[in-house]
Amino acid sequence: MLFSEQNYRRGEYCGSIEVICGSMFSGKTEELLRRLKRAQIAKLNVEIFKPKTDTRYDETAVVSHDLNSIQSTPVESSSAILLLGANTQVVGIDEAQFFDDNLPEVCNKLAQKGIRVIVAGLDMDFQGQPFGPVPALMAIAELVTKVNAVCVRCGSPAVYSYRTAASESRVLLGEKDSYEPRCRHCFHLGDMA
Ligand SMILES: Nc1ncnc2c1ncn2[C@@H]1O[C@H](COP(=O)(O)OP(=O)(O)O)[C@@H](O)[C@H]1O
Ligand SMILES: Cc1cn([C@H]2C[C@H](O)[C@@H](COP(=O)(O)O)O2)c(=O)[nH]c1=O
Ligand SMILES: [Zn+2]
Repeated sequence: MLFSEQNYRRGEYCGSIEVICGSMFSGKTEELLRRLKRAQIAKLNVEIFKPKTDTRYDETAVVSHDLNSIQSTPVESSSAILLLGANTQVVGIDEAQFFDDNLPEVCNKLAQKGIRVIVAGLDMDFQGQPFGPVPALMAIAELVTKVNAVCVRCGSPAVYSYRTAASESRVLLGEKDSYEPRCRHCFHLGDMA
């Protein structure tokens, strides 16, 4: 997709925000890695961030469910992303749903400086509610890509992350042990699916 490559205008890099959203297992991290690795092949200066709390597969690397990975810097808050190197041209951010509400403003500042910002995150939590700063990021992005998983109950496209674990707290790290990607129908059937 041409638009998702670095944006040129009158010979200069133009900043932009791209959001990759969807349910768990929908391929958000794979798509983020694909775009970031293409930028690295193009010899652009790329920096990648994730929330410090996301220790699911690795303390520092961004890792997909298929175990593809890329090194990243874990940060405690979105403002730390602004402390990046002066020559950075592309910024990748994974697990955006776990960041604070200032993340959209941070991404706007980076894009205004000419940086291509690519953000991946869950658009909905396990209750089907908008999750953290992701909906606000979708509103200000140049490009939003919503990817679907496959519903584990019926094979339809899945947009929900159904929680099978007993916890009611919004944040619960996990994978197939605690969540199933489900379509609208199977999500609302709950335990009856
Ligand atoms: N039910 C499913 N639907 C789609 N992909 C699945 C499913 N279960 C496992 N996968 C695997 O998960 C991969 C996507 O992983 P990843 O990019 O880490 O997703 P996300 O970041 O959206 O959670 C797929 O390429 C596929 O191999
Ligand atoms: C739906 C939902 C998910 N989480 C957690 C579970 C995982 O650790 C991440 C999502 O990872 P992925 O790369 O999208 O597979 O988020 C959560 O804490 N709360 C939720 O409601
Ligand atoms: Zn289904």
